[in-house]
Amino acid sequence: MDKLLIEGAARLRGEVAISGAKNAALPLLCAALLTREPVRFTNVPRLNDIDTLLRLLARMGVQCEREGETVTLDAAQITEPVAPYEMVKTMRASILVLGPLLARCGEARVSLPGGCAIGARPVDQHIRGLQAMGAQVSVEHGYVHAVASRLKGARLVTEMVTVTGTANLMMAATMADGESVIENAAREPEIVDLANCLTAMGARIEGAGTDVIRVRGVERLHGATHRIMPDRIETGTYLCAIAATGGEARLTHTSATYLDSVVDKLVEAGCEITTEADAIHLRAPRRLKAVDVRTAPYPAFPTDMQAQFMAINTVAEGSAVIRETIFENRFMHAVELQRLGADIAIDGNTAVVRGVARLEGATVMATDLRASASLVIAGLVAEDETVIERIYHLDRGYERLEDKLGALGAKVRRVN
Ligand SMILES: CC(=O)N[C@H]1[C@@H](OP(=O)(O)OP(=O)(O)OC[C@H]2O[C@@H](n3ccc(=O)[nH]c3=O)[C@H](O)[C@@H]2O)O[C@H](CO)[C@@H](O)[C@@H]1O
Ligand SMILES: C=C(OP(=O)(O)O)C(=O)O
Repeated sequence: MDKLLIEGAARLRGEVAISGAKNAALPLLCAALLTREPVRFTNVPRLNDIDTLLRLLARMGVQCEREGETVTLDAAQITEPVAPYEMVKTMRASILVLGPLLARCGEARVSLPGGCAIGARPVDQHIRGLQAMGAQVSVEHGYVHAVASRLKGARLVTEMVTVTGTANLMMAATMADGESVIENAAREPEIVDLANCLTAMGARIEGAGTDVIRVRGVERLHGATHRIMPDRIETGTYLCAIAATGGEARLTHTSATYLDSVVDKLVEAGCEITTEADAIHLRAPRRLKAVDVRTAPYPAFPTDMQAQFMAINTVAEGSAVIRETIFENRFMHAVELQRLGADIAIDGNTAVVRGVARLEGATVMATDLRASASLVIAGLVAEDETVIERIYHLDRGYERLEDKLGALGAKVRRVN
């Protein structure tokens, strides 16, 4: 199994390009199931999660062609509207095929994603929404089995803000009979990206980016070309890495537009940030100031940046309180950060981080995607060598991490 070796204490400097967003690309690729015509995506990141989803789509009969950062999907024929457990268990985003398959084929069998390291990942709101649209849904042997000859437009009110739920229901509603109104909809930029692509495919959607999305069903959707938005979480992760090392660098092919809450926190921590239309420049102070963080749905502070901020707080001046409100078990990085010398006390969904003067390299274990990112940041700051095990988590969500960090002057090596 691959490991990452990080020689710490180098200030990051230079320029690095940000990739397309994993959390936008995954629902977008599923949207190609909605039409018989080819859909072309550009700026698709090279990530294990994308490969997993392409394998899943290919298994259903979708023709997938990849050339560099462009992926063309042709779902003219869907031979088997099934997502098996072996594939879904490695990636909860597979549940995003449920809405499109049901809308297009009138039937879908998709394995339940089950729990994962960061907490339970229930899909009851997806199921309730599809039932409200007239689908017969049963859960048997760990699979969601949904049937509907044609979905009917309906009022869909989710009990909490769910990003994947909003994406699934929005896709299902595009070809329903009549209008659907999704209330308490997720406002995440990735939902807006999905709505833009669906609109280019002929869907009639209003309100994406607000908490009420209206979808008027059409008979059929057609092909389109869509450029995937930049990855705001990869952007935020590199900003944290540069900040923690007291560095100065520029991130290109990205934008601060969707990162207000993260940029505000980095400024509060003492960083100077300047933004251009498609680039962000950060200059860090010698030592960051501790900053409190509370995760919540967009536009508040993202749960996917919580671990990285815990890492930067470990070496900041002062104490920070970190509250995680989305997932019940998303503090697993804390014990690994403690192995590097961090001072962190956890009580339920709250972590208190007291900044220490220095971290020391050690062997640590990555437990989930963003936890891994926090260990990389801490490893870059720590004295001597840090070894990060189980980095397959990182490969799910960070394209060419060692190369990109290397371009910023970090000494990072992958070994098996
Ligand atoms: C609102 C939010 O910040 N969502 C995050 C969540 O999206 P993801 O789409 O995975 O999760 P959801 O947004 O659907 O879930 C948000 C919350 O609602 C609960 N829930 C969801 C659906 C459902 O049917 N029943 C139910 O109880 C979940 O357990 C969770 O506590 O994880 C992603 C990966 O880390 C992040 O990119 C998203 O920012
Ligand atoms: C946990 C994440 O991904 P997923 O929802 O695909 O598990 C993430 O993007 O931080």
